[in-house]
Amino acid sequence: EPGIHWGVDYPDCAGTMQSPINIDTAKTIFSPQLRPIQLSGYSLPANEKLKLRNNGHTVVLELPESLAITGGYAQQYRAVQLHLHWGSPSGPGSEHTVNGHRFAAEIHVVHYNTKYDSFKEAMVHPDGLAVLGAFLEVGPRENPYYQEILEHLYKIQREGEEVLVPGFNIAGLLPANLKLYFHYNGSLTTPPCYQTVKWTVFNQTMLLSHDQMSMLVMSLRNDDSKPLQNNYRMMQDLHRRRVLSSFQ
Ligand SMILES: NS(=O)(=O)c1c(F)c(F)c(SCCc2ccc(C(=O)O)cc2)c(F)c1NC1CCCCCCC1
Ligand SMILES: [Zn+2]
Repeated sequence: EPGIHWGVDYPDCAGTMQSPINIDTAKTIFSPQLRPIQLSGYSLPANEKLKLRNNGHTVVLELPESLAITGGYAQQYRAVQLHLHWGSPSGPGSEHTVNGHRFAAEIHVVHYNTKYDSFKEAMVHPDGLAVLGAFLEVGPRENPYYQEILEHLYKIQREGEEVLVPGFNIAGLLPANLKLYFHYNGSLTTPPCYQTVKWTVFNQTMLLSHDQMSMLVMSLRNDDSKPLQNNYRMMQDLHRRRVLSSFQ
């Protein structure tokens, strides 16, 4: 995992509200006031083209601001991009862990608070960002929603390469049940590590086929030679933070 000395150049990376964390379910606080997450505008027509980019650290799908979180957060957040974190053929690569268990991979859908004029303005304010996270594991069947992304990875094997992909229902990348989640205040998991993310990590895991997980883990390179793998940040201390859960 990268990032041991980020704190030198990016002071927030050495802060006390960093992500990712281990979620110890014995210490989470059941919070019945946490409402189901509600998404709007997530179903995109195929004629809306989205940019899919290998940025050398992950694969990023740029999202239109028409996608919004309209429930579960006190304020409205609009989408910026989504990206993935994964491991290697010899081990898992989710960023968050639950009771010390690391999942095969993790999706992050990044949003910004629309009370700010732009994403860049929002990302420096404590309530500026909302990231929806879900774990990915290997299951018995191909996942058609993840296939909308994975089938293009061979076109962007090299850092900096990008391709336009047809729109689809982005909500299909997240669990059907948006009621069961963990919630805590944390940060971006890459520099500048701004401590401005209200994290939602869903309890229900997304299932991909074995071949799909292999495509994710084997397709991308961070420069011509080295495979892009294990792009998860090391565990950060919880410090005085509490993790809330919407379920018992
Ligand atoms: N888990 S996370 O959300 O913190 C996160 C990561 F862990 C990430 F690793 C990344 S990718 C690393 C940052 C990066 C590098 C290159 C480019 C480019 O050439 O276009 C773009 C970005 C990454 F992009 C993100 N999300 C970004 C945070 C970086 C700065 C703002 C962009 C939106 C969210
Ligand atoms: Zn991420």
